[in-house]
Amino acid sequence: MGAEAMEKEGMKSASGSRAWLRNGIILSALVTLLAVSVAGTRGPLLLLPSFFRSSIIPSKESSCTCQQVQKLKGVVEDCCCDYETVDAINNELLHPVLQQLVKKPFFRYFKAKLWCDCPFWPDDGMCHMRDCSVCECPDSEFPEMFKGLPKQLSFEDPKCQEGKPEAAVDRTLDRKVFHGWSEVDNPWTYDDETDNGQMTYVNLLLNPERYTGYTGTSAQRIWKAIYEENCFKDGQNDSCTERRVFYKLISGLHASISTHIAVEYLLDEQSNHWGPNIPLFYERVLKFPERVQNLYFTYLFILRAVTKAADFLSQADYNTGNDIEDNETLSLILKILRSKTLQEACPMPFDEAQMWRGADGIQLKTQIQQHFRKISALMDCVGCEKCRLWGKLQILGLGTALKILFSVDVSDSHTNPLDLQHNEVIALINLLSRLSESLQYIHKMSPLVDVL
Ligand SMILES: Cc1cc2nc3c(=O)[nH]c(=O)nc-3n(C[C@H](O)[C@H](O)[C@H](O)COP(=O)(O)OP(=O)(O)OC[C@H]3O[C@@H](n4cnc5c(N)ncnc54)[C@H](O)[C@@H]3O)c2cc1C
Repeated sequence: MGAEAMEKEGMKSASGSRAWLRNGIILSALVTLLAVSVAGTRGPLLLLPSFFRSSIIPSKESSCTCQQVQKLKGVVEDCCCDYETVDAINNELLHPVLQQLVKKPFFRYFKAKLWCDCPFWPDDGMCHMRDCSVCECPDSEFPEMFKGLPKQLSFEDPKCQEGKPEAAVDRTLDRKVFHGWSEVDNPWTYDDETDNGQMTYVNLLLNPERYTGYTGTSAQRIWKAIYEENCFKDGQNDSCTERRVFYKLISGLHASISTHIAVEYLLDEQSNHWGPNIPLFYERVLKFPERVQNLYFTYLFILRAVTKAADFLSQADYNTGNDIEDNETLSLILKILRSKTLQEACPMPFDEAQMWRGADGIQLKTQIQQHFRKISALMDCVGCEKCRLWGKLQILGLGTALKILFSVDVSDSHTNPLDLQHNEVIALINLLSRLSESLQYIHKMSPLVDVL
């Protein structure tokens, strides 16, 4: 799909959004009335948080016939922790700590090759702006300490923006020192990113993961390639644990991406009004309990990787030249890794020892590794710059977790020590933070769907 077609798609969705908005305003008044009238009997729970005051909410007249969102109970399938415990540790510890952590200098810069260089369908119309993606900024824009590091790309030139402006990555950087981390290859990821001349550092805080208008055939083609060619057809119901786990990781990540799109949605293009789009959230995530379950699963899987890498992460070098911030970074990391509450409530979020035990274990692992590498390469085909950035980051985060859990024996630190790249640690922690925020949104939004 070309940029023009994508533009039309975007407009279509924005005018659909306006219809939702009209319905939403009427319903918002009703919901507020309902909330106020029942608050006396059911307590303040139904008083809507300010978060919802500016949102699209589903209406009875609309096509979204939302049903009660099921509350998940029991142990998260294929994991070792129950839903209630996950919610408790996320709300009380992980979400607040991760929110602070990802704002720290060490975690907010991610290195990526951002132009579209798809190895599978090079003629995809969405990737035609490759040349534009490598416009260089004047040297004077960057501090001396950056010299010798990957060249920075310009972001002001409008011809360098793919599709809609909200899809383009803001490349503004502030001071940061990068140094001294190893470049050990990850067998789970497609690594064509060794040529530093093609890489750029991006400040993630300036480029939040949210609605970008990227939709239609280009986006569908990627998800289709991921599920149909590289996941396993029985997915959720596969009797083979390894294949099921792999499917759930992808589906959980997809549910998280959809959550962030729905929660930060462009409600009105003309007035540049952003807010939650609850019907979209319901249609893409809440309506499918298995997607929500997979989100919990992926969260626990990543959490297990983080806790398993505790020795490495607690001794890693978080130095960016800002002592106060860097000390806080380490304290926040230790707050997670040394949390007694976490260790007692959920000592083993996922048990990796259950994997690859069958007679065909080694073969299966090679096969799944190849599929994951292909998914990782598919990120170069994502035809929207910001989506590509977050797609690459989160797939690298997942690949890092796979490496920690399945490619390194952390108990044998002499012959096979865990060694992570700077970028892998950033991706891992940012991914956990994205998933943790998605779980929070499930909680904030589900009651609102129930009320209607
Ligand atoms: C890597 C990547 C990153 C992206 N990032 C962004 C972004 O930051 N902002 C943005 O606006 N858009 C982003 N997109 C586009 C976005 O994900 C959707 O593709 C787009 O919004 C169109 O949505 P859709 O309704 O067609 O369903 P899609 O989300 O495209 O889903 C396609 C199909 O997959 C199946 N499916 C959906 N969710 C799940 C699940 N959780 N588990 C299993 N199967 C599922 C369904 O059958 C669905 O029809 C990204 C796309 C990709 C591939």
